Amino acid sequence: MLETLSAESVLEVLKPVQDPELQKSLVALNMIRNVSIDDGKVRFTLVLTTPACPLRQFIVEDCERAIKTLPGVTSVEVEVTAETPQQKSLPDRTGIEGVKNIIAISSGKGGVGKSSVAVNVAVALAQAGAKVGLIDADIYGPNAPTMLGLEGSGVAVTQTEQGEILEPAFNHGVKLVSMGFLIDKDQPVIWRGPMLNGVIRQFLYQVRWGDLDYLIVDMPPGTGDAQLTMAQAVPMAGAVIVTTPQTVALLDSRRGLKMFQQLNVPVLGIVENMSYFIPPDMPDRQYDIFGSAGGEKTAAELNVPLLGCVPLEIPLRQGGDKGIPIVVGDPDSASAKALTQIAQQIAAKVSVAALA
Ligand SMILES: Nc1ncnc2c1ncn2[C@@H]1O[C@H](COP(=O)(O)OP(=O)(O)OP(=O)(O)O)[C@@H](O)[C@H]1O
Repeated sequence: MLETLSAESVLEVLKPVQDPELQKSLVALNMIRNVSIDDGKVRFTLVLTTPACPLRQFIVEDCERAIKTLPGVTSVEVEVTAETPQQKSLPDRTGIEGVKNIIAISSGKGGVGKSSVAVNVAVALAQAGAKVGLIDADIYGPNAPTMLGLEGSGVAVTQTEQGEILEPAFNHGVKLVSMGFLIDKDQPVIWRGPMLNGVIRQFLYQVRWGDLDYLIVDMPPGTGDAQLTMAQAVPMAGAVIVTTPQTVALLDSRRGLKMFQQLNVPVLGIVENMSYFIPPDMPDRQYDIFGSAGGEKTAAELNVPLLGCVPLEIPLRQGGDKGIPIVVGDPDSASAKALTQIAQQIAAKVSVAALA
């Protein structure tokens, strides 16, 4: 059967093309829009479910291949945009107006690189074109301001009819509020439940976030009261657990996973940080300082995906200290590439969960 070239025949031929993550037809998902034909030139808009879609190129190529089977097609032009879906609402937790998905980055213990992952994932999502905010809720070591180059800045406070509204700081495409803006670095702070709860609620509901595709929350490490308070206050689309390959870190991640499961927060997966060391003078070499494949084993045991492995690289630490995240400062490095892929995985999983 020889079909004629029309917007209808283009949509018809695209019907079997699926979104690989959602495993549903792009046409049925309303991801194909504005089909137009000009002579043999076919133009359309592909509306992805996240600007950070890891499979963007595959989907475009699948569409092009299908359309080229129609007679008379001389070229295919695809404009790619994205509309991030809104997370499913949780019955006992109030969402934030304009904020589509809240994602917690957590770790069973301190020092595993949770903040480095949170900051770089946030910046990588912004680089992909998403609107991104970051809450640094790490009461023990709020270092996101330093890592984002915002040390010394603060949050402006505006008095409104609704009370105090905080203006987030902004750099590298990410809006930030941090415990570090509120507490004196040299003063020990003892956080009691109600106090922590108050600050967390302020960070969620009394910040001029505007429209956000993703609000990343850098959680305090561990699974004590502070974490529970945080996890209960936040209506989360999902949580990511950062670990290192050592056994103790993995044991702690198990606790983290259980905590989120008990709170009905879907665990999107595990990130293994400091997976191996790449010496700067021998970039082809890898040293498994903390053992190998720990993250993979834990992910399999806990039945959650391994979102990626980030190597130990000196420029990542230096970038953090300088306020230039590695995904900005050295995007071609192995750690930056891993972090960008992790951000894409997180975004894809969040969209799948929202549309399931
Ligand atoms: N993959 C990596 N390569 C090199 N340095 C890293 C890597 N990951 C983290 N670091 C460095 O390790 C230190 C601790 O990292 P980070 O602050 O991100 O950890 P954390 O888990 O958030 O710690 P805490 O919550 O206890 O403050 C930082 O100096 C950071 O730059």
